[in-house]
Amino acid sequence: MSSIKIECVLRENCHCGESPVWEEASNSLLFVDIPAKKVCRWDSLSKQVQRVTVDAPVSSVALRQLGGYVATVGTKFCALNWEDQSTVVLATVDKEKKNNRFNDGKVDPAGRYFAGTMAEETAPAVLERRQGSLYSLFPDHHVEKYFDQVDISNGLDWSLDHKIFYYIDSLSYSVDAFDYDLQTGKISNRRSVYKLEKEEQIPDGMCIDVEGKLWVACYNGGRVIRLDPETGKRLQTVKLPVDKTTSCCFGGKDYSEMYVTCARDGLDSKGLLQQPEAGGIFKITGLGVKGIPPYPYTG
Ligand SMILES: O=C(O)[C@H](O)[C@@H](O)[C@H](O)[C@H](O)CO
Ligand SMILES: [Zn+2]
Repeated sequence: MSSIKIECVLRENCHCGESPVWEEASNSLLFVDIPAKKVCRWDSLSKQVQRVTVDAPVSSVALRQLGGYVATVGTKFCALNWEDQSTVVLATVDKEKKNNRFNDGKVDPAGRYFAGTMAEETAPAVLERRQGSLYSLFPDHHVEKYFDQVDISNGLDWSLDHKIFYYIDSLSYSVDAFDYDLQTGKISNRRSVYKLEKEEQIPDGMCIDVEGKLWVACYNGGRVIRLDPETGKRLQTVKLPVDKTTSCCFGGKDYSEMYVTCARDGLDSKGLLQQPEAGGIFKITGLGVKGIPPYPYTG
């Protein structure tokens, strides 16, 4: 029997923690605090955190093969040099949509950086709808747009055989799948593989495990759920001591641990008293299944 253990490893008080990414080379977890405009790197050995502040809300971060990182900052795809804390703009999207920003992003198995946009929220999940789009930044720095009419572009990942792209538009309360062409980066044949139940609340960030099952962080649901995208069934629910769970990734030794980010914003003073670890980084061990390494951006 697995004995699941959940531990807050870092009380970071993120306004909105997001985009956890394991960096094996440094035994570290990268993540962002979107409204705080911060990219953070937590060293799991020394337990120290380094933070880089950028000039706009930063919604995702990813590894870069050349060294350093890439991040989505405002409506820009940027390269981030960790040593001198500088950013270089690689491409800009949604130029005519002044109230938009990027949200979640992740690199595909061929090294393209996928990320979608949304209108800026006036409160969590309160925003002008259908303003977002999904994009990817190719290794040569050109951008392709897949579709628009997105409410809150969120979790994304690819099947283990790279033939399916999984995607969440949060306010659809659905986890969707597309056929994926790894050669061209094209997607087609959108369908829903799971509809969230009411108590699961809002689907947010997502990652895949070595068995091809999906883990979805449920915003306001205080949990991560494990889904079988082939049967459309929920296999497992893991509850956390915070409501606003935003995203998850595997990391640690052999990717056997799960890391979960969450938000403080949107909690009232009573909620903050009841959930003092809100905005922290959680580690879940004993799940009995591993994850896969993140793909680096190859441009
Ligand atoms: O982290 C994100 O994806 C959004 O930027 C957040 O603001 C919330 O998760 C969202 O409000 C819940 O749907
Ligand atoms: Zn998210």
